[in-house]
Amino acid sequence: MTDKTHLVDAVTGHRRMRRLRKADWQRRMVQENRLTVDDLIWPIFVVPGSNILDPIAAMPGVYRMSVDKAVEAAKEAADLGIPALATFPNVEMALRDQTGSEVLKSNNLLNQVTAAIKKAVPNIGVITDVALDPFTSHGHDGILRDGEIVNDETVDQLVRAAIAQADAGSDIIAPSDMMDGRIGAIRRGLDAAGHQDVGIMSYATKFASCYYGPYREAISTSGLLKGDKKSYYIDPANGTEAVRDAALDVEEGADMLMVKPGLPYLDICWRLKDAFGLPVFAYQVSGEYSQIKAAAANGWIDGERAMLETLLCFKRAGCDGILTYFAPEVARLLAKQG
Ligand SMILES: NCC(=O)CCC(=O)O
Repeated sequence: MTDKTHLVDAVTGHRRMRRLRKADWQRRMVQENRLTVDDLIWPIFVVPGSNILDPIAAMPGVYRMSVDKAVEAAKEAADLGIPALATFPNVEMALRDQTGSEVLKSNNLLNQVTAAIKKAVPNIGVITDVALDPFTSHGHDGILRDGEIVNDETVDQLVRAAIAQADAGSDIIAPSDMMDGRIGAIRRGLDAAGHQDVGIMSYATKFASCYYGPYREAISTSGLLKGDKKSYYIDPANGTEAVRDAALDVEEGADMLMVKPGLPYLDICWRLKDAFGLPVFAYQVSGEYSQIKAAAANGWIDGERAMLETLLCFKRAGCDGILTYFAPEVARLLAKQG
């Protein structure tokens, strides 16, 4: 009885899982999920000026780009087959105020870059974030009054911002502010303004996470933010509350749902897909990106493999796509692999 194989066989009978793992050709035959370029949405950062590619220290390989450079990036993304970009502005400090009023301007930085990309590269989708944080002097996503983020007044402002974004050519509005009732209000506002075909990708479950740190550096809000966002983002401890929040967005007319951050919240991706069947996207946020880049730079992890594995795992968790700063890097790699 020294033959271990015999002992194992006696227990498992005819079931041997390793038969399906024995060779590359066999593994490829049974692979359940695949990452393709169609799964990628590339978030980009935009700054005023021209010919600017400003590296973001905490996000190696990611740049703040002027509008002309963002247009070049959009062309590259379209050539690589990336379906859509998500744009985030780093607004001049002098234009930020208590209510984020710059968000309403038809020619603000965000609307400028949308119009420029849609003109030069009409076949790439542009997703625009609706929230006040890049535009407020306090870094909160809503209007701050007497220490409170006031919900309904913020929603009115967001509806007008969404219409201005759609007027500029945005294909998909992505409200990331977590105010109550904003999806329904934005849907009604867009429809009334003749933008029935502009979709809504709701940041349905945005958690009060530490992983947004590098993003706040990228859009220069980290030094401004007073307090935290726990009165409107979801507690990382709460899964059922997240599903209830997403249910409201579905009822109010969201076309697509997003989970943010990504990797620590794969259970939420799965629960939303299972509960609603709508397209679900994960946002692999800045801290997740930086974590992989930093470990790879130290030689502690294989960065390329970590990038591919994390993105594939979003697919396994039920996601239809991923917003990721890795998008151009992974698209180039996938193109090379054929
Ligand atoms: N509203 C967009 C974000 O908050 C992005 C967060 C990140 O990448 O950390």
